[in-house]
Amino acid sequence: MIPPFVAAAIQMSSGAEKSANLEQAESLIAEAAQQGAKLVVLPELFPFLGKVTELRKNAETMDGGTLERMRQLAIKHQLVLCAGSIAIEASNDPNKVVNRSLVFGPHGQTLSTYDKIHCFDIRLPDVTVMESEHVRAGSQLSVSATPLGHVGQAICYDLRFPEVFRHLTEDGMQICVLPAAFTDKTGQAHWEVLARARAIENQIYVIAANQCGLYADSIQCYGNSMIIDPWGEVLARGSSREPGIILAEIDLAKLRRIRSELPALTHRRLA
Ligand SMILES: NC(=O)CCC(=O)C(=O)O
Repeated sequence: MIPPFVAAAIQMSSGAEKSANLEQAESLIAEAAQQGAKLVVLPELFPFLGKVTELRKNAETMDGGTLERMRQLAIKHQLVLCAGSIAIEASNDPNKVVNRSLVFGPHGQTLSTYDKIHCFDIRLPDVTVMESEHVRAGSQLSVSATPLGHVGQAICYDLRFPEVFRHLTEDGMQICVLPAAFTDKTGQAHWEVLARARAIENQIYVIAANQCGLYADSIQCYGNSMIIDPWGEVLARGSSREPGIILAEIDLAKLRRIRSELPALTHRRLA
């Protein structure tokens, strides 16, 4: 039985300067740990958030500095740490990266690895992004048994694809960690309703850690990081523009109670 514990979503305003981003991440992780967090989630592309055309130039390798630094922070603060996502050089392709998220355990062990499977390719009147031209999409989902429960991974745009979350739930997910750099325009319209829907329909906790700054001189992120319970209640919420941490209690007994009182997951019919 896993007792209730505190989780934190870290909201950042990453830009193109890696050292400043890493300092911000490190100090917010320390603050979250000091406030009692045992599970901490960083946002999407937290070490480098710039033009997609520059992702490969700023990409890391699997034995690179940022991942090792995150592993050491998990050990130092005794955390389950979802290290947001990081652009990692794609193997066999000199032009592309994978948008990869790792979860470390309190002994520094790698518990889970996930490459974002849905690339953000959109043409809105004032936001055009073609992530797939520079990012190779992943093809595998991941749920891992951590000391704090079964953690499933998704990244940002994945939030729009309910089937991902349903698969993860079928694989045992209780808590979804969702690093994001959700845009301001789409966030105002869709962020909360999508994240709450995923929590409600799968009866899971969602820890959604978003970026909140302006990047690539043109894309404003929405902030409003959230921790949502399996009933769909927003337990904690970040501001629109300020980096910081939000904290909330994760109680897997509450999850089990909701699933038992309203057993919608067992009532599914495909015909
Ligand atoms: N980085 C992303 O995947 C952004 C997704 C987003 O903003 C959306 O509206 O979806």
